[in-house]
Amino acid sequence: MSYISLGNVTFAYPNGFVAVDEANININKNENVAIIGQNGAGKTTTVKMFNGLLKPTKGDVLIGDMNTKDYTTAQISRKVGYVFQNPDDQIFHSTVYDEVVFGPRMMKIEKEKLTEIVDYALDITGLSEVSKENPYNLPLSIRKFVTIAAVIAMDTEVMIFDEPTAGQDLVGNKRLASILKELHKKGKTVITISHDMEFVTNNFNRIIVMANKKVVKTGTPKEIFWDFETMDKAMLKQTYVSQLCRKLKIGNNVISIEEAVESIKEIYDRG
Ligand SMILES: Nc1ncnc2c1ncn2[C@@H]1O[C@H](COP(=O)(O)OP(=O)(O)OP(=O)(O)O)[C@@H](O)[C@H]1O
Repeated sequence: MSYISLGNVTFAYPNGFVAVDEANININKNENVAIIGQNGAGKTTTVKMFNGLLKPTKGDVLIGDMNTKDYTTAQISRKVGYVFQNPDDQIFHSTVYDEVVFGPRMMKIEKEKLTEIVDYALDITGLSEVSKENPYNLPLSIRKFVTIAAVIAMDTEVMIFDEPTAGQDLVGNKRLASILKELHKKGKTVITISHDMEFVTNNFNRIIVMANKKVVKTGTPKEIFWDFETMDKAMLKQTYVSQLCRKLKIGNNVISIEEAVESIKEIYDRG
């Protein structure tokens, strides 16, 4: 049975605007899942329902045996950590260290374990050297890692990263990729929203596509990025390598450079 499930979930904001309409999502424990879709598709609204920041207007959101309707946001956030899209909505301490240690302190984690987990969170996010800095003296791309470290330090079973790739350079994306791998190894369930299709293709085996308030497809990168009906519906673009292979009519279903090279070699070898 899936660990996280949304069953026919609808969410309307207080002004009556329906942002998520009859969505169904199932995510297993220790899965590493990406959610993609155009601006306004309902991705952030959906993940905010995973950690109880928003409660469904209709339908149920289940995290393990917890129905989010029956628990406070504080209770759910001990299971599901959420990294905000904009780090400045989350950061409120004057040093990186204080920001990262705040969550585990609130959770009354004993001192030895607290030190260990905070050091670990600072280390994998590359922040150990800047732990005494004021986050607002650091660039936005690094502030994003501060908020990621703060959630990692809470050691929740589920972690949600809302657009961590936005504004990151290659180094930032590489770090994110290694954080995702590391969390997966530790048995965490991680859900990441991203607009970076290259990053999504390279780092996730399962992708949830949202379009116009609904989940329109769930599948592997190959199943998603070569399904033109879904891509059109969600107004998404294939990665450059897939676009090139499609235009050249070589290697249908190609999603990586390695596969593209293989397809081209085969054509050469055939003469
Ligand atoms: N507090 C709110 N009140 C009313 N409507 C809202 C509120 N917050 C978001 N919306 C609307 O709900 C819709 C879905 O927003 P949401 O942020 O979930 O989309 P998204 O897929 O995450 O988009 P993006 O990629 O731009 O972050 C949008 O049309 C947005 O304007």
